[in-house]
Amino acid sequence: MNSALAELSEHPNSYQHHLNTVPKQKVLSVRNLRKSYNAHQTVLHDISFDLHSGEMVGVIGRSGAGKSTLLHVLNGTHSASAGEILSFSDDENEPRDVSRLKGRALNQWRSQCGMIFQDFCLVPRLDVLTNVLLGRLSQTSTLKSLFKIFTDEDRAKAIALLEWLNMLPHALQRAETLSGGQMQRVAICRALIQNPSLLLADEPVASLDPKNTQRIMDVLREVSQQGISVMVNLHSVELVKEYCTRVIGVAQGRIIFDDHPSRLTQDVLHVLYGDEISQLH
Ligand SMILES: Nc1ncnc2c1ncn2[C@@H]1O[C@H](COP(=O)(O)OP(=O)(O)OP(=O)(O)O)[C@@H](O)[C@H]1O
Repeated sequence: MNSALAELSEHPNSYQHHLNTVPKQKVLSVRNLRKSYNAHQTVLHDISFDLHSGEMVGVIGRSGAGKSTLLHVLNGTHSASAGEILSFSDDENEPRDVSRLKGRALNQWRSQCGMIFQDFCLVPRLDVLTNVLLGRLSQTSTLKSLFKIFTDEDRAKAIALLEWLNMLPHALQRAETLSGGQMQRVAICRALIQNPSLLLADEPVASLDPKNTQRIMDVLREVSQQGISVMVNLHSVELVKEYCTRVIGVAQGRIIFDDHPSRLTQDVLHVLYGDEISQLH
């Protein structure tokens, strides 16, 4: 680790000061999280931060820094090697460590933290409405989910979400016939139908044109303004500055910056991106 990176990774949390003036409900507390995929390489080192309701947190850093891994470990699609992910919920008195969950409990956690991806992950041959309803499967009994039986309440909620994102006219259209921006809006509906307290988005606009990028970012901001904590991996510092209330900078698997986007300096960006800084937009 170079000296600038070492210095920043020791004091990344000036954001805590900012939070003291804006009281918000804690949703997640990540403590000393570590992830290794194998014995030779540690991808995330000693990651610690809190997430709060209503925040829109951009995660930035160069390719291979560990951004996707972080989101996958939070969501439970990849297991943590060490550390804690404490979830705070109104239904429970004590925070719950979700980093060691398995089976049904893990599925329940995944439904509490919705996830969307760059490549949307829709079922191409199914219609839009069914794709959204698939988000309910983890909260439905095994038999019902096998036969894709959904309640009227589920359908009403799916329709309301599609309407909100201007996708209702496409409800009966196969997902494979949609544009990228439309697919991403369906993916967001599928994540939101689970009533998540946290929405994780892994490069959700990487494959979209500028107009659709703006639409999706506007939607994510609205979602956060409704009280959901949104954490989004982005390759564009411009978008982070325009949309995010907070930015976490990751370099070589360590958090080296955690603050308001307005405090991102050229020096920090240089440590984050190195030679790639000239390609930033
Ligand atoms: N399933 C895996 N098995 C082994 N190594 C992996 C796996 N997934 C990621 N890695 C490694 O972990 C490191 C971090 O990858 P990750 O995808 O988290 O980075 P990233 O910051 O999201 O990069 P990008 O911006 O290019 O998506 C890389 O060295 C990558 O090769």
